[in-house]
Amino acid sequence: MMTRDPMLSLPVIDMTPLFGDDDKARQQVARAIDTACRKVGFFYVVGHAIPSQCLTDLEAESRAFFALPLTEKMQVAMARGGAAWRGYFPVGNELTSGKPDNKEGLYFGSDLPNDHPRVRGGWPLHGANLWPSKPAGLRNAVETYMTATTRAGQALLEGISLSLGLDRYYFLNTYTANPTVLFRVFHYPAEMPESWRESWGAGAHCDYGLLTLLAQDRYGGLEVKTPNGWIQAPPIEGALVCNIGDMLERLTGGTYRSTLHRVMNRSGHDRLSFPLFLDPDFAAEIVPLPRLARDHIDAPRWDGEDPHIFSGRYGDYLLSKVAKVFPTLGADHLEHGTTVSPEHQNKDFQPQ
Ligand SMILES: O=C(O)CCC(=O)C(=O)O
Ligand SMILES: [Fe+2]
Repeated sequence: MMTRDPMLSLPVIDMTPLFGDDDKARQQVARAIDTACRKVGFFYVVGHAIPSQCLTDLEAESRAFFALPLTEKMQVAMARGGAAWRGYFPVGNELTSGKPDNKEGLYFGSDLPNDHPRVRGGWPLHGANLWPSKPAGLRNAVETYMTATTRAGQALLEGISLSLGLDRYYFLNTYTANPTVLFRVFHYPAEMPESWRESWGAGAHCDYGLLTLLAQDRYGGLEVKTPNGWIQAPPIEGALVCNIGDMLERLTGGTYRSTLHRVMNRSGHDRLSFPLFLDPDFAAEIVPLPRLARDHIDAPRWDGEDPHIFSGRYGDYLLSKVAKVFPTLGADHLEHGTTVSPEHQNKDFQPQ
């Protein structure tokens, strides 16, 4: 049952002070983040310093891409991106909990040249983005948006460090000096054949990493599971939706929640969304914060997994997840390359 009680809406946090030098204001933001992360693990942010033109351009270029005939979109099909995991997937190709999602999309990430040591070393999910030749402006729009949003995400992680009583640069110094950045552009069709009517645009899931920053167009459809039931996370002009991923839940012993969410586009319009995942370095070992480490094991969660008993590097966790989202690509590209060699581990890692 969807809960429509307006009292149960997500908080809106103005993160402007995270870019300034007023310590008191910064601590206030940190407290607001703390409350939101403990209660639901979802909140909106404004004051993120991403110019609105950035998003207007990204939306226009993305709409132009998805309006192309399928054969043109398939020029950058994910199969051509190999293990770098970049490019286009058509409606129904992405699975959540084994079921096809009613959406198509483009996958991007940190754009690494072929001579980058991790690319040369054959690391999965590392490599160059696949850029479609049309529309010509998509590349610039994606790159500009990714840069601005990663910066907003790093500022938010400073707020999250403070909210946990840690040094402001804790995450930067441990997990995100060289973050795993995944960026997706999703297109949820307006019309669907009868057989798709009951399908989710994105089935219920939790995100994998530290922090997700999501821009969405004006049509809505994102739903979040709160302790009081499912609520909608409708678009708010100029605001991003932020949520906590499994690794931040694990680091904080469950104090901060990685929360189930899902998408159903009931608007009658096709819908665009733009999630950016700001995640730990692929090679970073995820070590729970001692002060918050949990001393018990919960009942299995919705997917039968417990991120708290995962041990290893973030890349291993991510690969175990993406192999389920795209089983065919997973079988083709990931069967050998799922571990991170010791010489690439994050040497500077210092848990507190
Ligand atoms: O499209 C949306 O609104 C949410 C997408 C999402 O949850 C995800 O990509 O993890
Ligand atoms: Fe998600």
